[in-house]
Amino acid sequence: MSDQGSPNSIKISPKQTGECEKIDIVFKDIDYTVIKKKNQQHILRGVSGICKNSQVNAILGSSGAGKTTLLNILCQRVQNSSTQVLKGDILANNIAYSADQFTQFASYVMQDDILLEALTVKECFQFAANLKTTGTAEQKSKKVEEITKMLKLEKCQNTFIGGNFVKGISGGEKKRTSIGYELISNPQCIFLDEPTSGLDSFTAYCIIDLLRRYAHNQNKTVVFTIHQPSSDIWNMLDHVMLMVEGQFIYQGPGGMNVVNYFSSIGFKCPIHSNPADYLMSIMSNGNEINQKNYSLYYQEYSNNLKPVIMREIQQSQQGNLPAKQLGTSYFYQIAQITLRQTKILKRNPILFIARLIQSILISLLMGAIYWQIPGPLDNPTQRNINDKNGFMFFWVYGNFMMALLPCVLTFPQEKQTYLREENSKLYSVGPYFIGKYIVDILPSAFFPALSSIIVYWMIGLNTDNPGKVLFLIFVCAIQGITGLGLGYLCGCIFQNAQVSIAVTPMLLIPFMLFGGYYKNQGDYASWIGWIQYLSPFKYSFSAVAQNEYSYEGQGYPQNPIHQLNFDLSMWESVGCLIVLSFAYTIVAFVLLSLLKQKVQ
Ligand SMILES: Nc1ncnc2c1ncn2[C@@H]1O[C@H](COP(=O)(O)OP(=O)(O)OP(=O)(O)O)[C@@H](O)[C@H]1O
Repeated sequence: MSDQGSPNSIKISPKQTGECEKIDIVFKDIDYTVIKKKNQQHILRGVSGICKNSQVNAILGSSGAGKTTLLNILCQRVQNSSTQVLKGDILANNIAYSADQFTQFASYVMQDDILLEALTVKECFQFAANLKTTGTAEQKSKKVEEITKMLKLEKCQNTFIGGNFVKGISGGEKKRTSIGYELISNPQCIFLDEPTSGLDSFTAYCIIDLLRRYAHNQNKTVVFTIHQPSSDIWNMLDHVMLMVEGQFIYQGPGGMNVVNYFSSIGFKCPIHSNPADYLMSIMSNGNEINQKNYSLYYQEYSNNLKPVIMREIQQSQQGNLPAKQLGTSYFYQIAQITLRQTKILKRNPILFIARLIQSILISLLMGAIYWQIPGPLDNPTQRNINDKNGFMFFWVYGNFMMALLPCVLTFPQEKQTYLREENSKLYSVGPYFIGKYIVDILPSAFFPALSSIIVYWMIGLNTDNPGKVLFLIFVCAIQGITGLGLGYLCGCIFQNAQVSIAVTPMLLIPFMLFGGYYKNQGDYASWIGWIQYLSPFKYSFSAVAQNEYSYEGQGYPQNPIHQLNFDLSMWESVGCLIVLSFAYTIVAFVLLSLLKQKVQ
């Protein structure tokens, strides 16, 4: 396979500060154990090594050897806790670094491509450039152009990323976009977890070639895990670390050096074999003979290679680390996120139209079922009052669910993008949450308001004065926003949309039962009655019912307000609903802040 262009054909603008530090990553005696209920799993067993600047450093090994774990540790994504014990030193230019410091000189590309499907490749890069680089708008756009060109994504730069709902770019283009997203800030080190997995051999080759040129031309440190490299890729690896069951069996220069080393200890690679395939075959733990040889591999490594590596560690690069701080203000971050969320909302007209049709159809259905319920001047019976109560309760419940369900469905997925971007220090949790809330609040309030207008006259609700109509619309809009808040909360609690969508409606059952319709508010047992104060339906039903049943002139002879036994006035109920809405949202915000533990 031929080289893809000359090594000098790619160049990213130098950093504005003019700095061009070389960074060596060194790790010493890394020992990692996971503590399970009954036993412990020793995953990394005192490994030491070096990832050199201006080189492609590859960690290879059989499945379960501990490659990803080591990479995560180097990226400061693994911390000591009650379930895991991590020992050893991780240094960059001989300086210990924290997770926050890591983001100032390095980037991490996860195995899964977590990108927003409704954006184009160019928009993804522009977003990252706006938040992760300094300079004028023109300079940022130039960076986007450079990275697009460097990754050979010009042809698809205006194509959507795509995913479940939208057809988009190919897997290889997605992977290159994920890499570009991190490369745009021109980090000194880049760590990638299996950047070639799931790609055809040519695309995999192009990606490694690109990383190699990034390392060689700009003195960057490139580190990645890789499963089964083709022979072309194998020849591009400058520094190779081979891992078996949490220990190194080889570490040193790549290519023929590895083959020669294994020949010297009795494992000769057949002439026409891909060395990587051969090495994988002698490392695999599915083979009993291999397992018997493990002690020999470890022994030879300790005797022959480890001393060399320890010397290299001692001679590794020294010097200050770049201290690149996130330069954008909170307001700028909010504006960027709001713009992006608006774009995503606009790009999804099907969802908008579906919600519009749903609102209209449900309103018409409700209007038809509860058509012109007799009011106080039409000699209403108790049955009419029961019908109206049924309608009002269902209405506040329906408006709540219409705002909650789309959020519960989409937020767990979106949360992954947030966690990745927050981890890369593109923005912080506050601006993200505010930007998202500003955009999501509009449909959550609009659809309940629209359907309330439709249904109002069909049912013949209170038209004593225009304020009555406006009040119902207002309460239903607030109810929608409250549903959004609880949707965020459930989206934060549950890992994925399936669990979230299955469990959330069940969690709402107590709230419904304590809403004041199924059982009179005055009749709850005191030991359990407190639950009603957490229920949004209690407040919205109370507000809507009191609005409906209070007349300036002659009211209902049966006095439904008295029957329903509300303990708060209509405005007090609205006030409590607003407070509850804020409470759900704030708890969701706190949970999201806590969730920003390192993404593994
Ligand atoms: N937090 C954890 N809890 C329990 N087991 C873990 C944890 N992290 C890693 N392991 C286990 O440690 C071993 C190494 O995992 P790791 O993901 O590092 O392997 P790998 O070499 O990257 O494998 P693959 O190539 O299949 O991804 C596996 O057996 C895995 O199940």
